[in-house]
Amino acid sequence: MGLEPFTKDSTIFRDENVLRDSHTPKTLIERDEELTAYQSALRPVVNGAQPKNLFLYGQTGVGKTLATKLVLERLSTDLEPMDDVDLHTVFLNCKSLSSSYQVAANLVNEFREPDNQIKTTGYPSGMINQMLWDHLNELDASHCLVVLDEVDSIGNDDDILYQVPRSNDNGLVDGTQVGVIGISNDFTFRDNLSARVKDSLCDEEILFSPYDANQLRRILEQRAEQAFHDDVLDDNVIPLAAAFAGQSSGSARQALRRLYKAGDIARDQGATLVTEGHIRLADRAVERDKVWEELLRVPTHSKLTLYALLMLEAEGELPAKRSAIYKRYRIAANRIDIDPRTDRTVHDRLSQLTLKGFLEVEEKNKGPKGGSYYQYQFSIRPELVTEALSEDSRVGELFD
Ligand SMILES: Nc1ncnc2c1ncn2[C@@H]1O[C@H](COP(=O)(O)OP(=O)(O)OP(=O)(O)O)[C@@H](O)[C@H]1O
Repeated sequence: MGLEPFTKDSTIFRDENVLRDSHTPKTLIERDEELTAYQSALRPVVNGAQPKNLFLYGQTGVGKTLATKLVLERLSTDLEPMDDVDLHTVFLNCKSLSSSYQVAANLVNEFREPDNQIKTTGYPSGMINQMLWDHLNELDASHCLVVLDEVDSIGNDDDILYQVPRSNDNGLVDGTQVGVIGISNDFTFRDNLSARVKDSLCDEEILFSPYDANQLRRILEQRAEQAFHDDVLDDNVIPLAAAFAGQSSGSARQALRRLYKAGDIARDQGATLVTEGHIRLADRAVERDKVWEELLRVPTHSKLTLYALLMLEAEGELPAKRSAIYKRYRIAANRIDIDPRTDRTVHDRLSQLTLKGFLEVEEKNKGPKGGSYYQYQFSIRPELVTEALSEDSRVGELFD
């Protein structure tokens, strides 16, 4: 079959870019309470006082990053005419950073010019921390807000989440008032924060709950107005996209993806209208992609836990108890020189993986003597897990 010519499409999309992840809308709708709490935690900055440290949590795609962008932009704008307060913001995504050391080293680089970056391994950790305090002390700003997105990646090694929020109180930074905004979509991480971290990082906690179908509908309607030409969406398209996304995740990102994909499919078919059929097809495609993407994104120790289940699967031993999983997990971790964490960590990883829908858990009774235990197995295709783990630079070595 020959290639079709690329012709300009003008019948479906007015501006498809507004449906992309990279687009930042000017307003966050359906989140008034969260925005009020957010602004209130940062209000002290305007009065020259120390901001509260904030911890934002909630599942993926529920507006945490967007809220942060909009609130910080607004704060910067409102501070512009004020001579006595200058704000410096640092935004670090911690996705691939698995220790306090790595977070500190990457923060140091955020303060340095691109041609003056330090190596992020090899220094004594006290030295890295000192570099960070030096940069904060030398900063020509009265306030510094440090945003740590996807902060759960650092796992139990969370000392930095105590150090930075307390850097003023502990006399490490003087002159610049420091506030930390931690963002996470891992609920077990929040529950397991050490008491002193909880105490210092979480002056205020803001929960972003999943959107329901009605909220998603309003978010989609607002975006569709800019994205699509008038009258190209069948009446039930947005309600259906919102309902599907509401049922599966409550994520605005997933809802927007369904709408975009449906428009895409309609365009590929040369249709002039986006219909219910297109949304149904889009729903299936987006759901498949979502599982894949989330698998790629789980932290290293979750990947090792999944690998342990793959080992058990190969041995014909699934479903399996936690003790059997933990044993394989240790073998896998040691094989690629990663320090195994405790049984407790693997327990948390199993809960998180179950929550995300990768595993299913069944409670078993021990018999007449009572007590019960849990057995785990995959609820997605193991081949998909193998494929995703193979993509990981470290865990992938296990397949060599
Ligand atoms: N209330 C909202 N109004 C408009 N758009 C929204 C809203 N909430 C989320 N979005 C959009 O949904 C997408 C995901 O939002 P965002 O990145 O803020 O989520 P998140 O909670 O930070 O998720 P993650 O933890 O995955 O980073 C973005 O494209 C954002 O523009």
